[in-house]
Amino acid sequence: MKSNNETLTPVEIEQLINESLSHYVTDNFPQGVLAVCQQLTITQDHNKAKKPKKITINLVMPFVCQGELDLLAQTLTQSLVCPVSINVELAIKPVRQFTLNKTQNGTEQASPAQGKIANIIAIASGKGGVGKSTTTVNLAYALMAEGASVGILDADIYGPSIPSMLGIKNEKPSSSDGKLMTPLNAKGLSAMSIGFLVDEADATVWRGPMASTAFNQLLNETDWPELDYLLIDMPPGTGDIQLTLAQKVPVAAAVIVTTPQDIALIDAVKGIAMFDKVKVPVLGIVENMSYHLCENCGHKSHIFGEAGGEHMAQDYQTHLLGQLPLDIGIRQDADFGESDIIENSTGEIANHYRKIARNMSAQLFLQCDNASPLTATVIVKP
Ligand SMILES: Nc1ncnc2c1ncn2[C@@H]1O[C@H](COP(=O)(O)OP(=O)(O)OP(=O)(O)O)[C@@H](O)[C@H]1O
Repeated sequence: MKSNNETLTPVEIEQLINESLSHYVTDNFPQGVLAVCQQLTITQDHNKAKKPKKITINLVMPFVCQGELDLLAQTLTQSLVCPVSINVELAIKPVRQFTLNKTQNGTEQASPAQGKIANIIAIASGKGGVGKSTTTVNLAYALMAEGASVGILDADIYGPSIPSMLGIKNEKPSSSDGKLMTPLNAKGLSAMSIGFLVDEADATVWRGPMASTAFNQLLNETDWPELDYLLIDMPPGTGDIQLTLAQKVPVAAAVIVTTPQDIALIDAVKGIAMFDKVKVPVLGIVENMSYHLCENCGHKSHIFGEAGGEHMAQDYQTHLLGQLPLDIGIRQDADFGESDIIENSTGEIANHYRKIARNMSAQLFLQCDNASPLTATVIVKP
């Protein structure tokens, strides 16, 4: 195949693009892009000399991947010597079908949440304080930056920190019909928290049944908009409360956040076992505070140990979805109710979170969707 657009015909360009998409093999595209793409459209703009001056590739995809395919577009731009852009349109489907809720009089009724939320993902940790809430917030914004519609449900009854991390600590949800609560909007993210409804001090002494009743209310009595993903910030630990929540809520899959420290890893293993018990697939592990880069000399130090998450992922046949640095910016953003991903969606920290969000979304599709991998319907526009 020729590689310079001066000598390539439009048909040859289409051929080259198709080959590149089908041969592009990565962890998230184990059989190439075309194996999972639901629709492909290639549009070529030509100048008067019939040479391409711009090529646009539109793809309909079942998981978030814009950031990864932007890099492929750069490679194509170089090989075709013409600006190539790839636009991803998302068609995210539920990976799991759920039975309907039983009402008090025994009739079955679909909850509002079930109709509107495609996939619920539980973000859990065995040990407290490993950065689960911080990671949940940033992954929610990262999924949004990749084009998905996202909600966040804070079920951490021991310390509902999501309202303050989103900068909406003193706000309260309203209701337009007196029945359903309207979730709060935090820079485009739909948010609901147990912290909006009860005092922090009251919730910490709750036992399983009370926590799960409140939790069900939060999920089902919230007027969620149409969402591709709802991330649930689970309470830390692997006791009865966590087990009940994992069973009560129609969770599609779970992600475990841990630090590389032995003590956190031991508890993270308990988290995997807990989700196994209730038959919720674990998509993988996020290793938080993996390393610290010295701001002065750039030296990388592994404060909490090295490669613990990687070994754990190997031992328990799951994926290491990504590693995040111990970073002052992450801590400051969490404290001030901001996120680097909104302010600077191409910054280094934002890119870490976006990559993990893409891995999580792809693993949900690849591991849990019966339709994986899909065959592409190719429509080529001249
Ligand atoms: N990668 C990171 N770099 C720097 N600070 C971080 C990072 N991740 C989290 N933190 C900070 O660590 C502290 C604990 O984080 P967070 O509240 O998210 O933990 P958690 O696991 O949700 O805790 P718990 O569930 O016990 O309430 C916070 O002060 C947060 O800002």
